[in-house]
Amino acid sequence: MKKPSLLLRLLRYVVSYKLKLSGLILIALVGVGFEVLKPLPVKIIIDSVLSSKPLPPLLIGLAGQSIWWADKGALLVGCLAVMAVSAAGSALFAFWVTSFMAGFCQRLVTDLSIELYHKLQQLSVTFYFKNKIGDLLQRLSSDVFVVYYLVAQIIVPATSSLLSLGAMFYIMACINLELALVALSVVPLLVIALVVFTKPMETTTDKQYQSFGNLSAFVQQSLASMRVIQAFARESLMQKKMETHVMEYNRAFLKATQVSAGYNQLSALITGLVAVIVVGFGAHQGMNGVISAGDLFVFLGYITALYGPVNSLSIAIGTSVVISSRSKRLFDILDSEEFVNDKPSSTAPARLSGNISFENVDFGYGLRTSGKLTLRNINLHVPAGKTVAIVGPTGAGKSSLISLLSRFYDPWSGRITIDGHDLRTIPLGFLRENVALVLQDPFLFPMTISENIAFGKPDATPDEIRKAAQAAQAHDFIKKLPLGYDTPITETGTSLSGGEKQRISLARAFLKQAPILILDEPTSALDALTEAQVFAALNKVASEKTVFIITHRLSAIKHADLIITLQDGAVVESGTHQNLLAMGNTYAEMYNHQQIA
Ligand SMILES: Nc1ncnc2c1ncn2[C@@H]1O[C@H](COP(=O)(O)OP(=O)(O)OP(=O)(O)O)[C@@H](O)[C@H]1O
Repeated sequence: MKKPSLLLRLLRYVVSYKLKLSGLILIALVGVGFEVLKPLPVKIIIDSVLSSKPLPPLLIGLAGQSIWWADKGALLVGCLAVMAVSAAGSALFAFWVTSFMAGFCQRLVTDLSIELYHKLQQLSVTFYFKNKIGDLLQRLSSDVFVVYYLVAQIIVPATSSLLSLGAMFYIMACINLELALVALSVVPLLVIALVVFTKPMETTTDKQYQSFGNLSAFVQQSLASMRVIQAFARESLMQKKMETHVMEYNRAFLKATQVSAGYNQLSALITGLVAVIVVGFGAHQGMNGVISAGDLFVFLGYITALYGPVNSLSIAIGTSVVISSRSKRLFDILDSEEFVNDKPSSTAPARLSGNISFENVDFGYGLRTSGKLTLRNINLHVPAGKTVAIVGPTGAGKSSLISLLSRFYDPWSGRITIDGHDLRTIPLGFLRENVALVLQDPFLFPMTISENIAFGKPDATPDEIRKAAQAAQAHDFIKKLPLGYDTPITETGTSLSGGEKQRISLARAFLKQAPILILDEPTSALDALTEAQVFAALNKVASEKTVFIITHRLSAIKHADLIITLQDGAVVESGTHQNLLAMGNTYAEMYNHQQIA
């Protein structure tokens, strides 16, 4: 996508807050009026109080030949009063603009963050494999401020600068058109500088934010895996990698800063040189009596004041380049289509009982065109209420198979049905409400134990939470914690052992009371006795559910209604424990091997 269209999109986003934006611009413009007014009373004092020049025709036209104007003392007081009012007005409006803008921009940032978070929640697992969490974090916490900059450094300053330049030019042109045109020559020169600098500014800013994203991702990943780093004594290796990332960012930052400072200083130089010419030319006109001392004062005042709006405009242009780069990082998220779609026609059945079929299912990660299949021609029927165990060597495709059931991915071909409904025709939210999942890595949220267990059923009563914990063999160790169920889990759950975390995530799945229960190696971190207790509890819970369980401990699934062995993505055998032992193939080999071990 091209940069200008990115900026336009961002602009459209901000402009949708019509009322607040127009209010803000209006206040800013009134403030500009007071600013432009400032040198005019001094001109009248110089020309008509200290000398005897008649009042400007515009003033006389506005208010007529009032008598008090003839009294120089009264005229002086009038001018001083206007000066005081414009000083107070400009201070008051500047304050109003700042506070109004802060509130409005904060609202924009908040709304955009919420919109991004909403979108991120919809994106599929594939998106999270492709994007680094640290980089996403940086987009969500820092890049969202582009809307703030768009309003505070572009829209408001550019509008007030244009109005202020227009008003000053008009007044200068009324005084002396030639001189006003010389002053205006600054504009084309600034445009030339901008054309020269735009491309380098875009490239260096892009690089700066890319390397900052990489740095954030590296820091996030290494902090999350600090225990592994320390266990392998690889602190110095990681330190070096960190230094490389920091150096890369520093280089990119320096380059971007140099280019942008080059542009800013060239603009300042152009403005400064034009001011010198205008002052020289104006003074010459004054010496020849073409303009009065008061007029020259207004000119000099405006020439100095001209730098402010021109500078604001050039900053606004520079900022627009930065904003384009950063907003691209946001729109990449908002435009991402890496999600498993709900069909508009999908309708929720009254209930799901959990009668599941895989029909000729082929599946692979990545693009279909790559043709690399992870699951091949899977055909499987599991009646409601039955337990199916999936076994097989590591990398065979077991986790991939169950991830299709929650629709983290869709099959490349074939279909999966529940109670005869193709998964793709069931609303995603409804489907996931009916599936309870325990993943290999038992993730806990930084909340209390009780909130973690009730994550899938936030309205659960304390009694329901306790019962689920008891079923998962978690109640006894939870009770022994100082705060029991109210114990907060630290960010990474490091205050609990692997087995304790696993039992809490089991309790979470049990409490959800979904008709389909999927367990991916749910007891891998448990000792033999606790594992046996968990499986006993599981058998009770499983009696009313369709259960898919992946485990390497074959003795634990002897009583499963169906056992399937996966190898290289294909089902190589299926049946009950006794059938498979009798067959004497892969399952029997694995089982006998475990018995000896
Ligand atoms: N997100 C992914 N993107 C690309 N390839 C993947 C992804 N997840 C898994 N794979 C690949 O798919 C294949 C099957 O992986 P899967 O995790 O399903 O196996 P598994 O039988 O569950 O293994 P394990 O017993 O070790 O958990 C592997 O070759 C793996 O590298």
